[in-house]
Amino acid sequence: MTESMTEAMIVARGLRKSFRQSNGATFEAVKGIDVEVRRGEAFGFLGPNGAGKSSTMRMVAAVSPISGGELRILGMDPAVDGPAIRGRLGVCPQEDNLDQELNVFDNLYIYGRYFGLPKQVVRDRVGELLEFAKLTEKAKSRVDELSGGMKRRLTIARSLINRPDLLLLDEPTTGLDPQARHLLWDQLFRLKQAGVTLVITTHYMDEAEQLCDRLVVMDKGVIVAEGAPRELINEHSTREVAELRFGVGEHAALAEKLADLGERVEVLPDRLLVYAADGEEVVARTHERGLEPIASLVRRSTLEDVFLRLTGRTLVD
Ligand SMILES: Nc1ncnc2c1ncn2[C@@H]1O[C@H](COP(=O)(O)OP(=O)(O)OP(=O)(O)O)[C@@H](O)[C@H]1O
Repeated sequence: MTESMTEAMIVARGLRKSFRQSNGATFEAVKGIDVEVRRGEAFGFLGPNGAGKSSTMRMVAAVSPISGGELRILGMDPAVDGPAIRGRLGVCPQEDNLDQELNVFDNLYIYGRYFGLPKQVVRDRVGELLEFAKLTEKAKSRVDELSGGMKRRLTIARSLINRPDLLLLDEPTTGLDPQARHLLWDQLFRLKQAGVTLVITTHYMDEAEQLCDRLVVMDKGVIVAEGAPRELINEHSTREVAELRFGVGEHAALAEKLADLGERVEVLPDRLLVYAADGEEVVARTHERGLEPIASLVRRSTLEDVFLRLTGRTLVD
């Protein structure tokens, strides 16, 4: 085993996951990925539905056996040390699995007692975690009285009861409104500052850009890009993008007429994306050519553009 395999929080080499389908065929959801997550970083798995993010996360949580390759979590082998790994991780699953019948305080308290912690220690931690999750006022509320954002914050608080060094979050903000997402991001930032290593799956590129120090972009079970969000954008895209909306069905033909205005042009069903250093200039020159878009918008490149470049598809279809 190399030194990095013991020091890193997670090391995967050629990691695979396959499932036996009902027709007897084997489906490979994760097709041999290499990943290394370092202590203290926020690491992202970005990709559309079905990319293999959750399958990877379940292997990393030591709840789903690997089908091939190598995996070390906190320096341990999940096939041998599953219980020890699970005891040191925090896991926030995609679906909230809080106990609806219990109040907020008891959801945390009972979970803490599962870890075998003494009553007073658990009580103190629950108090701290309620404060941290901004739920102190809701301690006596039943879970089914909470908003979606509050439930997510409670789920994260619960995953911290054993003071994990490594926290796994599977699509933490899916289904939340913008305000609830920002509150949750704030919670995750504070954890990061406290030194907790975060591993996050998401199909929201803004979330990946905001939260992740480094990420892999996954598609159909493979990694198509890896790096810091800004590095990936600089490497695979231009500084700006001009989005031009014309009439339905006109985009493919117009792409040819505008091809020389940028480094490249992408045709989407409802708009053209012209990649260039100066998006305003693209818009101005489009007008000079007598072409009048119904709407135009200039923005900075994002991870969505990286994904489109690498796969020819958008992240959220
Ligand atoms: N238990 C299973 N049995 C059979 N196929 C599965 C199983 N779990 C996942 N898959 C398939 O593996 C592929 C990857 O799924 P996975 O949930 O890992 O993707 P994902 O990137 O997390 O997507 P999502 O955002 O929808 O969770 C999908 O095509 C899915 O249908």
